[in-house]
Amino acid sequence: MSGRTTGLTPPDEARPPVRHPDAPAPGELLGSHYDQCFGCGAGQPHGLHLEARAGEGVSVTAEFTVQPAHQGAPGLAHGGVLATALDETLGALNWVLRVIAVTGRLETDFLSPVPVGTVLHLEAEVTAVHGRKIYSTATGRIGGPDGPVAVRAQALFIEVRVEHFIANGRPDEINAALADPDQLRVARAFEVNP
Ligand SMILES: CCCCC/C=C\C/C=C\C/C=C\C/C=C/CCCC(=O)SCCNC(=O)CCNC(=O)[C@H](O)C(C)(C)COP(=O)(O)OP(=O)(O)OC[C@H]1O[C@@H](n2cnc3c(N)ncnc32)[C@H](O)[C@@H]1OP(=O)(O)O
Repeated sequence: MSGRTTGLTPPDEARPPVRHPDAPAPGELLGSHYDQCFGCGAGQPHGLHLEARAGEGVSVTAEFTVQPAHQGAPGLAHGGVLATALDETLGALNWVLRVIAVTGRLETDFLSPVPVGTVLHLEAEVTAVHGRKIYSTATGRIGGPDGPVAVRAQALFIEVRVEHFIANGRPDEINAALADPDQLRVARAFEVNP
């Protein structure tokens, strides 16, 4: 045992999240954080192409349409793809906090099957912050933004610096990202200096 807690419940000392003063306005489209991201990048033909918008407080909404390339069983979305949609929506909360954070833990409930062609209406919010630890929840509804919840998640994201990617990413992609002005603009939005 590493001694690391695996709990998704914030400790008593955790604080409520704070919306960054420069966070995009509620309703504003957040855009992709990386063109090659499987969750939100336009450059991934079979990716989710998930589009997220800032919400009120420290929340976001997003939509994702299940494509034939996302099947697990005939005509149904793969559970891992649905987990990815939840993960990506939770990751979009970074824009509202103006913090770069990666998924440390993601717990998912699959409540009903999601057919191909379905628009999944996602919502995520940060519930608490403790040091570098960001606690959050997400839901995915079908049949409309107020439809029944088909999937939901609880997550723990951990704040990292941009060096996390530079140190760990494959050099080819890291060097291409560092040479891309659009990517540098995204990094600058997080007030980091790659
Ligand atoms: C030039 C290129 C630039 C590119 C980037 C530019 C901009 C990007 C900007 C923003 C991005 C915007 C949106 C992002 C959208 C994302 C979508 C999806 C997100 C993902 O898909 S992202 C990929 C999957 N993700 C990973 O690839 C993480 C792999 N992992 C690690 O890299 C390490 O594991 C790390 C860094 C997580 C921690 O490592 P570490 O050494 O920094 O910190 P440490 O271990 O000390 O943990 C600190 C405290 O968190 C607790 N803690 C940690 N992990 C825990 C766990 N699992 N369960 C329970 N508690 C946990 C500890 O218990 C401790 O707690 P305490 O402080 O209380 O002791």
